[in-house]
Amino acid sequence: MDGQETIAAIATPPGAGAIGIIRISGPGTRQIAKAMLGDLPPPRQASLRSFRGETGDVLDQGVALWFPSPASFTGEDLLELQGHGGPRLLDLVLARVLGAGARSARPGEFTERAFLNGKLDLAQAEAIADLIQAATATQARLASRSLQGIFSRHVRALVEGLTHLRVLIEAGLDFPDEELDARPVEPAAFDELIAAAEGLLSRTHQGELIRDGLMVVIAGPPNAGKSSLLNALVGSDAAIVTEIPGTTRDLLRAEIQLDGLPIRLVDTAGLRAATDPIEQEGVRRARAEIAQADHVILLTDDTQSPEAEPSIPRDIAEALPTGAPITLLRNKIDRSGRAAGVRERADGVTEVACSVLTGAGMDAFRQYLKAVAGYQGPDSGEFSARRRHVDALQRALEQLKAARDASRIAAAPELIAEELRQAQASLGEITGEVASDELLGRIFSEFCIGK
Ligand SMILES: Nc1nc2c(ncn2[C@@H]2O[C@H](COP(=O)(O)OP(=O)(O)OP(=O)(O)O)[C@@H](O)[C@H]2O)c(=O)[nH]1
Ligand SMILES: [K+]
Ligand SMILES: [Mg+2]
Repeated sequence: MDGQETIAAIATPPGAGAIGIIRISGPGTRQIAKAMLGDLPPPRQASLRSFRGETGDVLDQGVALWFPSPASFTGEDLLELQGHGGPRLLDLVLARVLGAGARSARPGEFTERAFLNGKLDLAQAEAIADLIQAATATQARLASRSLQGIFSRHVRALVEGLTHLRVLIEAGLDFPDEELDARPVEPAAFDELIAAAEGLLSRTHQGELIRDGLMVVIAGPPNAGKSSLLNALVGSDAAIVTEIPGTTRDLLRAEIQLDGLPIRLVDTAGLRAATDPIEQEGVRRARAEIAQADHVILLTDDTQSPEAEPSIPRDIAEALPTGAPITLLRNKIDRSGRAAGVRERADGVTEVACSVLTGAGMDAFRQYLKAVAGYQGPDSGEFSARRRHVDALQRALEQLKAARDASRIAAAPELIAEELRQAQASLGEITGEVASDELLGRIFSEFCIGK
C-alpha cells in the first residue's frame, strides 16, 4: 500500500449515539481540515469547531483533533471529528469529507497503515482486533497486554538470542581463514534458546486457548444421552431430550466457558444406519463436524453393554483431524452401577464413566476436558495469541532443534546457519517483519471499518 490516498470512515458503531467520530488519515487530511474547519486546529488539542459543508453551511459542531504526521495512530496526518452521533448526520459529514478528496477506508485500513508505518507490529495490530472482539474479561485483559507489546517483546528476545548465534556461526563462514575462533559453536549453546522457545510456545498456546478455545463434538449412537450431556454442560434445556432414538437431527451448537476456557459444543444426530432421509442427513452432518473437531466425546449407553470394553469405531477414529483426542464416555452409570471416574485403558483409550442425569462423575469430566486441552486456568494466560502464532513458534522450535542436531554431527556451518535463518524468519512472521500481502489482507479484513 502506498499511503498516498487519504482515507476516511465513521469510527463509532452504527446507530444513534451521543457522539459520532469520523477519522481521516493521509496526505490530503490537512487540506480537508482547512476546508471544513476554516483553519488547522492546534496539534493534539481538543478544539471546538464548526464542521462546514461545501457551501460553508454548518453541518455540525464538535471537537476536532488534529494529529500531524508522524505522531499519530497511523503515522500519517490524521484528523478526528467528534460530532453528534446521529447516523444521518454522520453520513452527511462523511460525504463531505469524501467530496473533499478522501476515499472510504477499507476494514482495518487505519491499523494496517499504522503497521506499515512502524507504529505497531503485526501481533500488536492483531491484538487491537482481539481487544474489540473480546467476549470475556480475561480475553480483553490478555489482548490489552498483547497490544502493549508484551508478547512481541518475548518474541524479540528470542530473535536476539538467535541473532547472536547466527553472528557467531556466520562470522566463521565469512572469514574461514581466520584461526581466532574457528571452533564450531557448541550444541549446548542452542539448548538455552530452545528452552526459551519451548517456554514461550507453552505460554502462547495458553493465550491461544483463551482467545479461541476449542470445538468439542458430542457423538455416539442414538439415545446414549448426547443431548442430555449438552444440556448438562450448558446448564439449560438447550436441546430436546426424549427417550425416542433419533430425536436429534440438526446440529446444535452452544458455547460454554470452563474456568475461562471457551468451548464450542456441538450436539449431533445419533450415529446409525438411518433409513429416514432427514436422519441420514443428520448423520452426514455429524460426521462432517467430527472431521473438524478439536476433541470428540463418544458416548455409549453403559446399561447396554456394562461388561464389554466399548471400542471406538474405526471410521470415526479415522475421520478425526490428526492430533485431536477422542474420549469414550460411558453414560447412565446410575443404572449400570459402574463407579464414576476417569481412567486410561490398556489400549490407550481414555474412558469417562458418569451419569449425565444424576451428575455423578460430571465434575471430574469437566476437569478432564480442561486437562486434555492443556489448559492451565485463567491466570495462566499472559497475553492473547492466535493459532498462526502457535504454528510459527512451533516451526521456529523445530528449526532450532534441526540447527542443534546439525551442530552435534558437526555438519557444515552453512547448514546450521540456514536452519537458524529459517527459524528467525518464522519468528518474523509473528511480528510481521516477514509477512505476505495475502496474510496481511486476511488479518486486516477481519477488522471493523474505521479501525
Ligand atoms: N438413567 C439415565 N438416563 C439418561 C442419562 N442420560 C440421558 N438419559 C436418558 O436417555 C434418553 C435419551 O437421552 P438423549 O439426551 O435424548 O440422547 P441422545 O443421545 O441425544 O439421543 P438422540 O438425539 O436420539 O440420538 C432420555 O430419556 C434421557 O433422559 C443418564 O445418565 N442416566
Ligand atoms: K433421544
Ligand atoms: Mg439428541
